[in-house]
Amino acid sequence: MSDSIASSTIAAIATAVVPQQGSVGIVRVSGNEAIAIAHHLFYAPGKQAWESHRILYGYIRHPQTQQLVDEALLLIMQAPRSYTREDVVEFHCHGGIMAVQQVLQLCLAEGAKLAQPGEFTLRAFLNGRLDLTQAESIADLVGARSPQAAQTALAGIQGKLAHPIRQLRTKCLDVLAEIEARIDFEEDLPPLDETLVRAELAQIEVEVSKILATAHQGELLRTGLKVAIVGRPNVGKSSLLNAWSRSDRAIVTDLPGTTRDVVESQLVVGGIPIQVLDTAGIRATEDRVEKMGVARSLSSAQAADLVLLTIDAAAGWTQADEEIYLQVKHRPLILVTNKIDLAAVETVNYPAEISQVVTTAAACDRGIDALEQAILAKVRSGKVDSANLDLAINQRQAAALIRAQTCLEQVREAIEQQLPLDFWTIDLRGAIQALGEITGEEVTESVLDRIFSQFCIGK
Ligand SMILES: Nc1nc2c(c(=O)[nH]1)N(C=O)[C@@H](CNc1ccc(C(=O)N[C@@H](CCC(=O)O)C(=O)O)cc1)CN2
Ligand SMILES: Nc1nc2c(ncn2[C@@H]2O[C@H](COP(=O)(O)OP(=O)(O)OP(=O)(O)O)[C@@H](O)[C@H]2O)c(=O)[nH]1
Ligand SMILES: [Mg+2]
Repeated sequence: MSDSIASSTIAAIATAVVPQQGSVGIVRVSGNEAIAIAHHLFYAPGKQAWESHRILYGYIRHPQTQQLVDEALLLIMQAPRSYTREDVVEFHCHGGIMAVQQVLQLCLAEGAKLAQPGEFTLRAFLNGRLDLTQAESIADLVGARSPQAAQTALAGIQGKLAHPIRQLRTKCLDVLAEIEARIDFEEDLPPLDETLVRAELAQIEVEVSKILATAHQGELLRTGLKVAIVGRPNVGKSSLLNAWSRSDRAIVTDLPGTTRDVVESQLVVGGIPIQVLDTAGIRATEDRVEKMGVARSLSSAQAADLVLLTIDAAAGWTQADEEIYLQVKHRPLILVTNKIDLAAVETVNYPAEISQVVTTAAACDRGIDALEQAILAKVRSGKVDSANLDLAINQRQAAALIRAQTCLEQVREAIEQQLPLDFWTIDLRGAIQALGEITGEEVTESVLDRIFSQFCIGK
């Protein structure tokens, strides 16, 4: 990926290309040829200055035939004052797909290469405009599914994770220098202050643990939860989805077997993005289509982070409920006793081992708050702390921090066992390496490829 950096100019559509058309679409070009390409394609009538950080008004024309492709705006950002720190131009075209696609084709015909996913941000990273945690936060912001997730991503873009990690790495480097000096020039220096080294390393370990503790929140904010509503037919699963999402997302009838396929809805509960899956009622059936739906219900239950096993309060705990329960009981589970308007709570029997039970009347919009509270209680250990959205590390960062932690523990052991100084420095270097991987100061090309290939094209 990176050997082409200096030489090539890249182009891509920076805005979404989706059926719901935006009113403006942007084609972004970055690299040495960007401004020359703009001169070939863009005609700015009158006396408009082709200066950096200016918007020009005009027309995009086919350079050979002069045929008009769009009426557009052009933004020029000269290196290094641009997102990539290279020359960047943006064609702000009409939305939809035709204008942007034709303009992109013209840029490619002018010699630009189609950008890989994340390649603009990769260049920003390689050119030192942002570090790896900031780049990851940009992808997080684009993919955020709750305001809280967006908030955390913005904090990351501003360096709220990069800063403490870099500080910790610097502290490790300082301690390493102290130790190495004793290895190299033992006789010229006062002896190593072992107590001080231990205290400094212990302090670093505490900080690493603190940051590591934000991983669960990061997981909740980024990935969210997948919640599957399962149960026998007609208990009110689809009604529950509709009441919860305040929509008519799923078809509801009094006929058992109404839902045939998995119906999805996206919600946010306490800052956590939740994907709710309403599934087909589970029962033995000869109907081929319904059978497939039932298979999908069961696999949704297995794939979900949380199962809402829904029963009909008026019917009580039936044999059919028991059979479904046996198939999902190994999953994190909440029992939803629906249609409570038709029965008294005390009359419903269910296995004593089910610890979380919520009563609802989906058809009358009752019990939804209680359901949300029960879900939050289930993930309470990592409930989104809305007062502290500045730091929430991702899995890659957590893995590197755990490596750093292990190395630091080994340094501590080496000191305790009075091993030679060389043994201390080996593991201290390991910790420094792991911290450097988080910010990207020490990172391999394959790690970069993995991170940036997860971006969308044009980012
Ligand atoms: N049209 C448009 N909107 C956009 C972007 C873009 O690239 N184009 N962005 C893209 O993601 C985001 C804004 N982020 C940006 C971040 C830095 C720079 C930039 O030029 N930074 C330079 C120079 C700053 C200056 O002039 O002082 C730098 O930091 O070196 C531009 C956009 C969101 N909106
Ligand atoms: N009284 C009462 N009726 C409800 C309640 N929730 C759902 N119903 C009714 O129960 C019937 C079945 O509701 P659905 O939501 O379609 O049930 P389902 O579990 O999705 O059924 P399948 O898709 O067939 O598995 C409908 O007539 C709903 O109006 C409730 O809380 N109280
Ligand atoms: Mg249904």
